[in-house]
Parts: sequence; structure tokens; C-alpha cells
Amino acid sequence: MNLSALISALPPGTLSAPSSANLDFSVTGLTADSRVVEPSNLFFALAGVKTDGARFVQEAISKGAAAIVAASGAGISTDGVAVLRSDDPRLALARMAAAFFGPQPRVMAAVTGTAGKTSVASFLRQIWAHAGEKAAMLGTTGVVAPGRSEYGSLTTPDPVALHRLLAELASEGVTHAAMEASSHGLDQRRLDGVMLSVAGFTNLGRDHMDYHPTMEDYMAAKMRLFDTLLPKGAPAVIFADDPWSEQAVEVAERAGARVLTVGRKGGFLSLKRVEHLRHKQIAEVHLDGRIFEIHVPLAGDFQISNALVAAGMAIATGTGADQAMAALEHLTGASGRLELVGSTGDGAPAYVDYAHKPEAMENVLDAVRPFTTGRIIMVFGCGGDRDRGKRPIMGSIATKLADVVIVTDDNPRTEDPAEIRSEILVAAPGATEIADRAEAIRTAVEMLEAGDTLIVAGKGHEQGQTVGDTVLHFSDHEEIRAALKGVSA
Ligand SMILES: CC(=O)N[C@H]1[C@@H](OP(=O)(O)OP(=O)(O)OC[C@H]2O[C@@H](n3ccc(=O)[nH]c3=O)[C@H](O)[C@@H]2O)O[C@H](CO)[C@@H](O)[C@@H]1O[C@H](C)C(=O)N[C@@H](C)C(=O)N[C@H](CCC(=O)O)C(=O)O
Ligand SMILES: Nc1ncnc2c1ncn2[C@@H]1O[C@H](COP(=O)(O)OP(=O)(O)OP(=O)(O)O)[C@@H](O)[C@H]1O
Ligand SMILES: N[C@H](CCC[C@H](N)C(=O)O)C(=O)O
Ligand SMILES: [Mg+2]
Repeated sequence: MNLSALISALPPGTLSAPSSANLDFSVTGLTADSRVVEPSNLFFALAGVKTDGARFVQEAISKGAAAIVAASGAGISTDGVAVLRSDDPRLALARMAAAFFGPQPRVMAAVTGTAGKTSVASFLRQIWAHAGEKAAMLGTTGVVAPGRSEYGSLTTPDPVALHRLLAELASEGVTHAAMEASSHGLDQRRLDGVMLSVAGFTNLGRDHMDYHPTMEDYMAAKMRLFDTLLPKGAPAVIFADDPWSEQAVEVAERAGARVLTVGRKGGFLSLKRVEHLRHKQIAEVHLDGRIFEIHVPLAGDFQISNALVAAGMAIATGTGADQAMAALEHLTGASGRLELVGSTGDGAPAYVDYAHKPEAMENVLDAVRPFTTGRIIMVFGCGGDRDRGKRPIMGSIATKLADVVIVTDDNPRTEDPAEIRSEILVAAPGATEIADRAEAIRTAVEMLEAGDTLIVAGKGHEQGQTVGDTVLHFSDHEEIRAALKGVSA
């Protein structure tokens, strides 16, 4: 694509080019990573968390970069290769990636919040598909679309990967796509080129305190979805029953969004009653004077909240209310979200759940308590190179709400695993420490008696254990199944 044409497709003020530069040539792609530069690429030199892309400009040029985009003040030398300047180079990358790759599915939805994003994106795709749309979802668990099911890595992909994917989906005929907006993604402008039709908010709780200095900063990053990215007048579907809901509503209203609240305090989809059964729930929902009684085939109060946010987003983008509500009766939970993996011979269930932050853990333990006549046995750990402050908090929640706690490893990455465990154990008196996750799961399964419930938390859909820089194959599902076979043999 011609660079001059690409620049003129951008909103004014995105970039400035030196007046002397000849930009009338073709660029073959964009990247912010010097290691993957190909001839005639445009290289974005971005200041990051670990290093500064400006240090790799020479490497990018030696690999054939045709022009460089850098921050306005960055001092770089380029031996005559054109340098385009931007006050916000990450924003420039997002907008240029959008212009370079072109088409996006016609209806784009993004959901933010500390917990529930993957579930809402997955439910929204399922509702649209049920209503006959060609629909996709992309997020932590990967990409799901007609003919596609790909394992993911980031919750919100970087703009180049994101817009390449959206263009592919559009060319495959996908008209509706639901994506997750992580706070990292929002802060780093990964979604700033997406043309949103609707945005959603689930809740706010402690997470990523290694990246965001305060909860207010974390909330502000999430609110970029409403105050910066969502076009004026577009619907903002907000879960109404969270302590942060009111603030989210204020931000969205101030930004000119059409606010639709859902939940017990919801004005749009109003939850009047929920009856919890072990593996399903019956919810009464009011909408526009009509009453729907929905049988949702999922466990966990929080899944009703997620289902309502998803239904709200679907209805706000044109799905009929009857169709959306009917679709909720067929929902499948996202992989590893309070997922029943198996049961012992005398009926004690073993669940895999992705709770890896305090509120999520609390919700999951609360969700299974009413159906547990015996003990709740909880196996979990905390990731290395991530928020350290959550470790004792999770240790204390597990101790308070579960009856047996086994602390184990969960992606220690470059940290000392024993140190991570000890930071959890400080606040988990009486917990058992078993470093090896497979052994921890086996031990827990062997303990199960009639009436007990096992929750193995933290990894959900993940298929690896990251130790140092190495990812070793590991699946909570596989380990639980193997252990259950062992006890029934
Ligand atoms: C902390 C963080 O968010 N980092 C993200 C960020 O990297 P960064 O720009 O800070 O990277 P950096 O290593 O400091 O490097 C700076 C620049 O130099 C470049 N570079 C670096 C080395 C080199 O040899 N050549 C080179 O050009 C890098 O490509 C980068 O452009 O921007 C990159 C491109 O978008 C992301 O891939 C990267 O995600 C890393 C891998 C990551 O682990 N992120 C996690 C924490 C994350 O984003 N998680 C969220 C939330 C999860 C959730 O709650 O669901 C997610 O959306 O997944
Ligand atoms: N609405 C909710 N409220 C509280 N906890 C929830 C909610 N939805 C899900 N959870 C809990 O959080 C875990 C992760 O759910 P999900 O993957 O849908 O969230 P997420 O926001 O995508 O998380 P991540 O940021 O890690 O990708 C679940 O396994 C469950 O323990
Ligand atoms: N098992 C996990 C969960 C990671 C969740 C991820 N979304 C993030 O925090 O970046 C870990 O701590 O390694
Ligand atoms: Mg997610």
C-alpha cells in the first residue's frame, strides 16, 4: 500500500511527516518488533515496559524498513530513512494498522471489566450465532468463528495482529465480532483502530496492580473504552450491580453513549429472581414490560451477570429480544470457567475454573457452597512476574471460604516458585503446600468424599505451565481426569 495514501487515510494530527520526505512508495506491512521486520515495512519505535523500540531502529533499517514512526521527542538517527513523528505512536500504530488492513466485521463489540470478559464475548458470539449471524469472538481463549477455533495468547491482540485478523474474518463473511478489551490493551491503544458498535462493562476488582499504580488508574484505563473509543450515541451496556457500576455509567453518559444497564439494579434488562440449581439456574428477567423466565444451563451466579451483559449487547446491536433470551437457554460456558470436568463414583464434582484474582475466587467459592454438603477443596497458585499483592489476599479468601486449601504452582515464570507459594501461605494458615501441580490435583481428588466439591483454580483453559521461559504442557482437565480414573479403578 502506498505510504502517502495510507497517511492521508488517517485522522488529522495522527502523524507528521518531514515536508522534504518522499513518501510516494509502497509499504509491505507494519510492525513494532525489529525482529520480524521485512523489506519495505514501516517500523514503529515504541517505548515499552521492558525496553525502548528506538534502540532497534538500526536493526529495523538493516532488515529493510522503508520508514520509521517514532515519538515526537525521540532522538534517533536513520541514515536518511524517513522518520514520521507522532505524539502518541501507539495510537498511530493502531490507526495505521486499521487503515492498512481495511475491512472489519460490520458489528464490532468490545467488553471490558476485571472478570467475565471472555465469558461475555463467548456468550455474545453464541447469541448472535443462534440468531443466524456469522459471528466470531476473540480473546484470552483464542479465536472462534465459523470454521475456526484457534488457541490464543493475549486477551487483546496487538493492533497489527488484531487488524489482520479482523480483515480475514470480514473476508470470510463474518459480520459480527465480540472481543475482549483488557486494561493493558486499552492503555496501550491496541483497540484504537476498531470501529465499535457497542461496548460492555462487567465489574472492577483487584487485578494487574503490577502494571497500574492505583485502582483509579486501572479504572481510567478501562473507561477509555467508553470515553474515547465508543462513538457518541452508541450503546454502552453496563452491569449495574458492581460497586464501580455507577462510575462507569457516569463516564459513559458524560461521553454521550446510550447507556443500558443490566442486572438486579438494571433498567434495561432487570433481573428479578434467580433460582440456583447445581448445574443450571432459572432467571426471571424483565425487559420493556415483558417478563422472561430463562433456564441458563450454567453454574455460578456470576454467569447470569455475564449472560445479561451479553444479551444486552446483542439486543443493542439489533438481535430480537426473544431470540437473545432463547439463546441464553443454550449457552455453553467458555472453556475452564467453572467447568465440570468429572465426578467421583459417589458424585463429588471436580471443576476447573480460571479464577486467578481475588473477587473471581470469592465468587466461585460462593457459587459452589450452596451445593456442597461436605467440604470445598481448593487447589490454586499465583502466577510469577505478575501482581504480587494479590497473593496473600487470595490465600486469605481461600482459607476463609474453602475447607481444604492446597497451594501449588501456576506459571511461576522467572520467579522462585517456593517464594510465590510462601507469599500465599503467609495468609493461608492450615493450607497444604504441594509444589507439583499434578500431584496437588491427585492429592485433592483422592481426598474427595460424597458431598465434597473440588475446585482447581487459576489456569482454566491454559494448556501449559510456564517455568522460566519454557512452557511445559500442562492441563488441569487432563490431570483431573487421570486422577479420577485412579480413584475409581
Ligand atoms: C506489559 C505489556 O503489556 N507488554 C506488551 C507491550 O510490550 P512492550 O511494548 O511494553 O514491550 P517491550 O518489551 O518493553 O519492548 C518495547 C518495544 O521494543 C520492541 N523490541 C523489543 C526487542 C527487540 O529486539 N526489538 C524490538 O523492536 C518491542 O516489540 C516493543 O515494541 O506491547 C506488546 C505489543 O502489543 C505486547 O505483546 C506486550 O505484551 C506482553 C507480551 C504481555 O505479557 N502482556 C500481558 C501482561 C498483557 O498484555 N495482558 C493483557 C491482560 C490479560 C487479562 O487480564 O486478560 C492482555 O490483553 O493479554
Ligand atoms: N461476572 C463475574 N464476576 C465475578 N467473577 C467472574 C465473573 N465472570 C467470571 N468470573 C470469574 O473469573 C474467571 C475468569 O472469567 P473470564 O475468563 O470470563 O474473565 P476475564 O475477564 O476474561 O478474565 P481475564 O482477564 O483473565 O481474561 C472465571 O473462571 C470466574 O472464576
Ligand atoms: N494462570 C494465570 C492467569 C493469568 C491471567 C492473565 N490473563 C494475566 O494476568 O495476564 C497466571 O497468573 O499465570
Ligand atoms: Mg479473558
